[in-house]
Amino acid sequence: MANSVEIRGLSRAFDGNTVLHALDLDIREGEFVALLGHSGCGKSTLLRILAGLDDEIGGEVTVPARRSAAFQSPRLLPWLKVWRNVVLGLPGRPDRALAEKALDEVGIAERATVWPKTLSGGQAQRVSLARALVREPELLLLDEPFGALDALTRGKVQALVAELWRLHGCAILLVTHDVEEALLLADRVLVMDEGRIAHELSVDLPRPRDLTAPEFVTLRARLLNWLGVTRTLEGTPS
Ligand SMILES: Nc1ncnc2c1ncn2[C@@H]1O[C@H](COP(=O)(O)OP(=O)(O)OP(=O)(O)O)[C@@H](O)[C@H]1O
Repeated sequence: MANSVEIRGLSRAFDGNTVLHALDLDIREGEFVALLGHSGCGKSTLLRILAGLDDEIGGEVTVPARRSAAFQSPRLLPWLKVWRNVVLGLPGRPDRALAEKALDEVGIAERATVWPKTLSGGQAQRVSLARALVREPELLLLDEPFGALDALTRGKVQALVAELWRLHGCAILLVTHDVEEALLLADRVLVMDEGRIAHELSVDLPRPRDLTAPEFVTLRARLLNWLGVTRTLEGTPS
C-alpha cells in the first residue's frame, strides 16, 4: 500500500534548541499510528508540522493535501452555532445538511443548532471530530483529543474514533500519553524520545481489543518498559 505520510530527515529547532532530530517516519494509507512519549519530547511539534501549522523545518515532509486535525481543546468558535463550526472554512456557502450528516455520524445530530458553550466536554470533542471528518481527510491528526475527558466519556469517544476510522479508512496519527489507549486503537505504536522515534511496535491483535488478554498485557509491559515506567502494584504506575 502507498504511503500517506513520508518524512525524511525532519528537524526543527526553537531558538537554537533542537527539538526534532533528523526524524524519519512513514505512515501507510489507512494506517492507525499512535505516538507516545514523555512530555516535551516533540510530539505536538511533529503534529503541528504535519498539520501545516509550522514550516520552519529542515528535511522533507510529504503529506496528503486533505488532512485535518483535532486537539485536546475542541477550539470551537463560541459565536457560531455548532453546525456552523463544523463547516467553517469549507469553500462555498455554509452547508447545513453536510454539517448535520457529520454530527449524526458522531452521535450528536440533535445538538446542531445550539451554542458551543452548552455542550459537555465529550460533546464538544465529538463536534471537533465532526469538523475534522467533514473535510474527508486522507490523514487525520489527533493531539490528545481524549485527554481532558473523564474515563467513561473517554472510553466512548475512543470507541467512536475506532468506528469512524473503520468507516472512513483515513490514516490516523494519534498523540497520546495513555499506553492502553494506544494499544486499544493503533496498528502501530511509536515511542518518541528527545525528538527521535526511539521504538516502534506493531499491534497485531484482533479488534475490538481486550485489555485483559495476555498478549495485550505483554505489549503494554513492553511499552511501559520503553517509557521507563515500572509497575510496583497491579495497575499502579510508578
Ligand atoms: N513555539 C515554541 N517556541 C519555543 N519552544 C517550543 C515551541 N513549541 C515547542 N517548543 C519546545 O519544544 C519542545 C517539544 O515540545 P512539544 O510540545 O512538541 O512536546 P510534547 O512531546 O508534545 O509535550 P507534551 O506531551 O507535554 O504535550 C519543548 O521543549 C517545548 O518547550
